[in-house]
This record gives sequence, C-alpha cells and structure tokens, in this order.
Amino acid sequence: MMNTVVRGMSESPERAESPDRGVSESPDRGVSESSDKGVSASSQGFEGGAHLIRRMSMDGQTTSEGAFIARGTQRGKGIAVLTSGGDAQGMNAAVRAVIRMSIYLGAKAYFIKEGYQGLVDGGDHIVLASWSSVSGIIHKGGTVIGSARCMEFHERDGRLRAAKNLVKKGITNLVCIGGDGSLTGANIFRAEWISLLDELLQKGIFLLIPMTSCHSCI
Ligand SMILES: Nc1ncnc2c1ncn2[C@@H]1O[C@H](COP(=O)(O)OP(=O)(O)O)[C@@H](O)[C@H]1O
Ligand SMILES: O=P(O)(O)OC[C@H]1O[C@](O)(COP(=O)(O)O)[C@@H](O)[C@@H]1O
Repeated sequence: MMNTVVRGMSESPERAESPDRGVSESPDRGVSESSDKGVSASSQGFEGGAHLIRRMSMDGQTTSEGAFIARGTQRGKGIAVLTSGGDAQGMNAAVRAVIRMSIYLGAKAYFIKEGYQGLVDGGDHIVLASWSSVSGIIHKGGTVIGSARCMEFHERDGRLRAAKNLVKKGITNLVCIGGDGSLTGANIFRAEWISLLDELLQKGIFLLIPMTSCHSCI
C-alpha cells in the first residue's frame, strides 16, 4: 500500500495564490539516473511548514487548500525524493511528480537512491535530477530510484549521518515514498531534525557563520 504525504520541511514556503495553472516553463534535459528496484510515499518538513500540494474538493469547489501554486515560488530550496521499503505500483509516477513539481517551483530536485540507505550513505546515492531524468518511467513497475530496508536509519546515529548528507547538499525538503514503516521513520526524522542539526553543530561537523561575517551572503 502506498502512502503519500507532502509537507515542506524548512521555513514556510510562500503561499502564492496564482491563476497560473500550467507548467509552461521549458524543462531542462539531463541525464537519467535509474535502477531497477521497487517502492511506496511521504514527505516531511524538517522544521514544519506549509503544505506544498493543494487539492480541489470532490464537487470542484476550491477548498482552503485549493489554491494553485505559482511557478518559481520555492527558489533556493532543495527537494529530494526517496522510495523506501516494499515497492508498490505508482511509485514511479509519484517520483516523477515530485521531481517535475520541484523544478516547476524553482527548487533543485534530487533523487536519493536505495531509500534511507542511500540517504545514510550519501555520496553518489544523492543525485541532482532534471526534467528528463523522469521521462518514460510512469508505465514501469517498481521504482527507478531503488528501494531498500535500512537498519541504520532505525538508530539516531544513522539519522545523524542522513541529516549531515542533506545539509551538505543544501536539501531543505524530503519526500519519502513508502509504507507505514517508511513513514514512521520519516516522522521520527522530522521530529528530531532540530536536535540533529544541534548535534552536528556541537560536533563541529558544520559551523554556524553569522550573516555579517559571511561576505558571499551579503
Ligand atoms: N521506527 C522506525 N524508525 C526509523 N526508521 C524506520 C522505522 N520503521 C521503518 N523505518 C525505516 O523504513 C524502512 C522501511 O520500513 P518497512 O517497514 O520495512 O517498509 P514499509 O515502508 O514498506 O512499511 C526501514 O528499513 C527503516 O529504514
Ligand atoms: O515520459 P514523460 O516525459 O514523463 O511523459 C509521459 C507522458 O507523455 C505522453 O506520452 C504524452 O503526453 P501528452 O499527450 O500530454 O503530450 C503521455 O501519454 C504520458 O503520460
């Protein structure tokens, strides 16, 4: 059974109300990164935040979540997607939707290969995606980015490594596609995100640089 939850994980994205209903931006064409494994879906906001996806009610009336999102409203964000646990039909369509919506929103879009294992291992498992990376996948079974079960993610140490890898890549939002186990893991990760960042700072893995002393930030 595939579950899908999509939330922003960093600061609240702007809730732009726009009549712009099309994805008219010309997509870039890039390298397709794929593998042959299966999957399921959830996205978690690292620091809590607004929903990125809105809905229309069954009778076509716009609900409070029904506004369209304007193109380019998430510039500066990094949105990553992974598939985890048992695979399920529809995972590739969900991956494609996340990547293309992220690009539409102006964010950098990333695949994380092999589920939480790829997130914990980092390196080549975290790959920048393009519009064409997800072409020709919606009819395929399983998941083109691979799925896995990852014991390390059950432990805080594993999740600390995962957090480090996300920060290193500038990834601010994570979409986890999986079943109840994967979503439980995502919820734990979301809940302890701030304390993971604190620990990375305390261990000197990352340094906090005040804006005033960072020339490239001014
Ligand atoms: N309680 C948990 N805490 C942290 N990570 C978890 C937890 N439960 C599951 N996970 C992560 O999600 C992965 C997939 O979970 P699993 O239950 O095997 O599949 P599914 O998502 O299909 O239910 C696990 O291998 C583990 O990495
Ligand atoms: O491989 P992509 O780029 O994801 O596109 C797949 C989609 O493109 C199509 O082949 C053609 O779509 P349109 O008819 O909307 O142009 C669809 O059948 C399919 O859903």
